[in-house]
Amino acid sequence: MLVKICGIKTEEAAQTAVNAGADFIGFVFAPSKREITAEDAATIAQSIPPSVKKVGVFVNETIETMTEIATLVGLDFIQLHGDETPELAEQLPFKIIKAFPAEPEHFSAMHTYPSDFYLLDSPFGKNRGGNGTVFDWDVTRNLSIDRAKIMLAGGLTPENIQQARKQVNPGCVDVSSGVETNGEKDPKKIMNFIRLAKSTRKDESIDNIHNA
Ligand SMILES: O=C(O)c1ccccc1N[C@@H]1O[C@H](COP(=O)(O)O)[C@@H](O)[C@H]1O
Repeated sequence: MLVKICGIKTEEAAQTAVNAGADFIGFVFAPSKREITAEDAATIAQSIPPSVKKVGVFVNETIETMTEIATLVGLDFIQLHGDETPELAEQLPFKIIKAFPAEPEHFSAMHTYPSDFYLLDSPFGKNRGGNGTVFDWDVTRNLSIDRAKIMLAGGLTPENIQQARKQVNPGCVDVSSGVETNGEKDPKKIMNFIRLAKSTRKDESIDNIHNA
């Protein structure tokens, strides 16, 4: 199971995620309480090993701005979290993660969208993303996209990640709000989330995460 920790704003949080085994680190370059400047992200990015992929999250941004920021920060992936067209995605010289609202009427669009991962986010909440709201995971039951290319997001936490894995079986999970305390990334939650997301032990459960 691949894990993306999103909304990183400090080197400390990035290092906690990297040391705990994160596969992707996400920086938000869109209006959000987690928004970061390209310059600050570039500084943090220098401490991230090449094996951990750096993702820039954008909402309805221009190709020029995305390319400029991606080049400065050294991004590996661009996460399109707005209404970006397939034509726009095709023009970006980066790997793509396209977010879709997790509602069956949006599923057919995935089949013709050029993307390396198809991110399913909750359609609920007041912002375009990072709302910390869960959706009904059962809606993914009839989704006929390769599970390895599904990135599950939306209100994931150390408490619900194992049930989410079981119900959706995605290739990757993505979390932002669920590893925060009082609006800041919480090292213990990051470590627990990654451990539980990657665990293959049947006896590993929320009941023993506090003992780790
Ligand atoms: O994290 C944000 O603030 C954000 C802002 C704008 C677009 C996307 C954002 N984050 C992405 O939102 C989902 C769900 O996050 P959460 O775990 O429910 O808080 C996830 O894909 C983040 O990458």
